[in-house]
Amino acid sequence: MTTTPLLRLDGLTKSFGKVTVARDLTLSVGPGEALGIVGPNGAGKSSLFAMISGDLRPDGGTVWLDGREITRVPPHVRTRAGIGRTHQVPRPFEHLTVFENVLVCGHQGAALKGRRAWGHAMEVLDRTGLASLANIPAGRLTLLQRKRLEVARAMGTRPRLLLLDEVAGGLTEPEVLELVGVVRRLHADGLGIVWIEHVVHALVKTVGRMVCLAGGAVVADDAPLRVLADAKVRELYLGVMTEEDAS
Ligand SMILES: Nc1ncnc2c1ncn2[C@@H]1O[C@H](COP(=O)(O)OP(=O)(O)OP(=O)(O)O)[C@@H](O)[C@H]1O
Repeated sequence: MTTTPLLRLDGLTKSFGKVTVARDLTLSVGPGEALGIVGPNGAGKSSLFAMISGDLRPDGGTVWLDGREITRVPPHVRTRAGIGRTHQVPRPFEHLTVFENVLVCGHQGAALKGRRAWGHAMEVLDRTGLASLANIPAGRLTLLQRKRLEVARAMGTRPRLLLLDEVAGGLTEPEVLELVGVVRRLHADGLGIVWIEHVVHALVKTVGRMVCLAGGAVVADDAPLRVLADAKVRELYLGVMTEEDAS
């Protein structure tokens, strides 16, 4: 029996003038799967998220969620359908509290109201380790706390698919490990996760599968350690010359 993928991208193409960010890109994510995405700067990783979330329209190809085509569905409808995303640069409502930031996402992204909305926001703060900061204005948070809040705001919309865009960037090593703990717990609860990250060891600790993108195309798609050992990936992404190149 085949399972319908949670997310399926079929033959996506997208260019900005001469820059190609998606080149006949086909990729699936299973229900509850955790997929890591690596690739050099400019590979098209964030553009891919924008095409999944609906912020960027592909030139060609299709996007599917749970077997339903959503290529032309607007972003807010995709959010309600179960796609939650974070942004590289967290932009919370600075003057609202941590709790209020998550509450707003539940109202807007999941149509939650009244006590259900409050209860959900508190549960999300618990799951993301922010409960003790619930009444602090977001503008007073540290970088790690802001990154956690970015995850919490995405979780506030009650996603089935969580898109994480470089949430470990700029954190200290112990902070990265704390964040890995948060994401691992969310995944253990059954959430489908796609995580773009340059902090590769955070991905290795969290995901079961890794894709390397370059020039808008999939260069490797395998278990994380196999991808990182792939000669093409090492040359492209890690800047390590292959023995052949070096000779
Ligand atoms: N709206 C846009 N208009 C024009 N060019 C764009 C636009 N968005 C992205 N690009 C270009 O497309 C390329 C891919 O960008 P993208 O942000 O998707 O890459 P990335 O893999 O996420 O890179 P990074 O690891 O640096 O975040 C870059 O050269 C970028 O300048």
